[in-house]
Amino acid sequence: MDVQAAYDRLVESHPVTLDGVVPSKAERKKFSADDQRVLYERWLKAQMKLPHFSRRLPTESRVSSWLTKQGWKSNIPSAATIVKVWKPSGSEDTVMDSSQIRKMTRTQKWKGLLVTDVEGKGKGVVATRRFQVGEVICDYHGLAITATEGKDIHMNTSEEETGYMFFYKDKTGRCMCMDAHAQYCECHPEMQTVGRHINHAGEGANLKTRLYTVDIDGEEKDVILFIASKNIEVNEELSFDYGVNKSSFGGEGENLAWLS
Ligand SMILES: C[S@@+](CC[C@H](N)C(=O)[O-])C[C@H]1O[C@@H](n2cnc3c(N)ncnc32)[C@H](O)[C@@H]1O
Repeated sequence: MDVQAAYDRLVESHPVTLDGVVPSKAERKKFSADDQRVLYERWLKAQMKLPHFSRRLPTESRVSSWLTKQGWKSNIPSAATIVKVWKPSGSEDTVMDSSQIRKMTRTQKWKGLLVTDVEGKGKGVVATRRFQVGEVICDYHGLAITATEGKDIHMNTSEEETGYMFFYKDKTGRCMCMDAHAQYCECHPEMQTVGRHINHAGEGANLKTRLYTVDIDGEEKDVILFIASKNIEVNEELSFDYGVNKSSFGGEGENLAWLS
């Protein structure tokens, strides 16, 4: 029997569930003695695709505490194995359902990112760990205002500050602006949020943006997340396509020396 057929039979008698325990070695051997280890890894990977840790690499300590909560008695996978085989999973549409991502959006304690000086660009953000394609990186944190208000601020603030305004259309098609021109926002007056320091790149960009509308304390709020569009290595600079070119802003883009 080939591995896939053995795996299909294994999951028929031992379905992959959120709280399920990996089938024991003896059980796996009943389906394939030679490939019992592959069956173990496939089952575990399938379990990891279920909503836990779906879009952010979990830390070993987080997985350990999750494992402890399951109350399993035997044949418990190690946290290290789970972290090793982890891959982003699940629909991108439901990313903001994750309590972990909601929490990081609120606290701004995104890990694995360093704001640092980047030659010729001012500050920028580099990865301090590897990110896999599909992982949520952080949000573009700011105050959602109308595009008209955004343009007003744009006209009346210095050029350095106007670079921190992200224009977008909300889910109803209304033109909006995520305004991050102030170094410190009202909700995090003691820290500079990381997303506003991500620089522009055209084709070489390794991030894409996606808009979510979430219910926060009974109020609908727009959240713009950065999601890795490529695998990202340690020390790699993060970038996304600002969607601007030299003809942007009614020709004013022509003055932006850094736009190639
Ligand atoms: C959202 S901020 C990005 C972070 C900014 N570099 C900083 O020091 O905080 C946008 C501004 O960064 C600079 N910038 C962005 N992408 C750049 C690039 N590829 N090359 C040079 N400067 C860039 C421009 O001054 C732009 O107005």
